[in-house]
Amino acid sequence: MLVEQTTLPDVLILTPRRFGDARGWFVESHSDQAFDRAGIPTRFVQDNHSLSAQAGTLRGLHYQRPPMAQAKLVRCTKGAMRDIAVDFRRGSPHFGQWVAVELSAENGQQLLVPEGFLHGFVTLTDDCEVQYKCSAPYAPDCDAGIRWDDPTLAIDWGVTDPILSDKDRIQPLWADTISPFTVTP
Ligand SMILES: Cc1cn([C@H]2C[C@H](O)[C@@H](COP(=O)(O)OP(=O)(O)O[C@H]3O[C@@H](C)C(=O)[C@@H](O)[C@H]3O)O2)c(=O)[nH]c1=O
Repeated sequence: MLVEQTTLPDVLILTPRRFGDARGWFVESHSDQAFDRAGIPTRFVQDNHSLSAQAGTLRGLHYQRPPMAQAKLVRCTKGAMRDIAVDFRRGSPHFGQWVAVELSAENGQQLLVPEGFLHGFVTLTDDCEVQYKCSAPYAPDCDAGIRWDDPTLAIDWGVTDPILSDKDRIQPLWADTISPFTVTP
């Protein structure tokens, strides 16, 4: 598994090895052993899978509050999408900074989004399927978000008028939210 840093420490791009042959390819899409070898302690308890019918569909920015905070291992298994992680940890030198990575079925890359980060993505193709592993179970009471077009964050999504859920249209602003996550710098 290739492990690459992003501009945000702890947000990693992981590329498991694909074994190609005349039939196509094989990949271990996730392996605890590979995580151990890479020194990544995160473990997962839930797998999610979403289909977005139209290109320009945006889901985010989402997080779960402690004690149900989630790390996520995100990949695109059909089409392509732009995946976004935002450092939401008060005290972090990167607080409020974001990183964007294009994940596609073709490139096979995965984004490791740690606890304490906001997560969202916008689809770049129709019928885009995204699968991700979560380190804690879904907990609706802890489900929370920040507006995708928040002016403080000023994320470059590459779209101006995305398709959104009703929930994501009215998420609170960054400036009006106190992060429940802290780190010692
Ligand atoms: C996330 C989630 C949703 N659901 C239900 C709740 C709701 O009725 C329906 C759709 O939920 P949402 O609108 O929140 O789905 P969606 O907007 O796709 O939410 C996801 O967005 C991406 C960016 C993430 O990072 C995920 O953690 C998750 O928040 O599915 C579950 O049952 N389990 C889950 O783990």
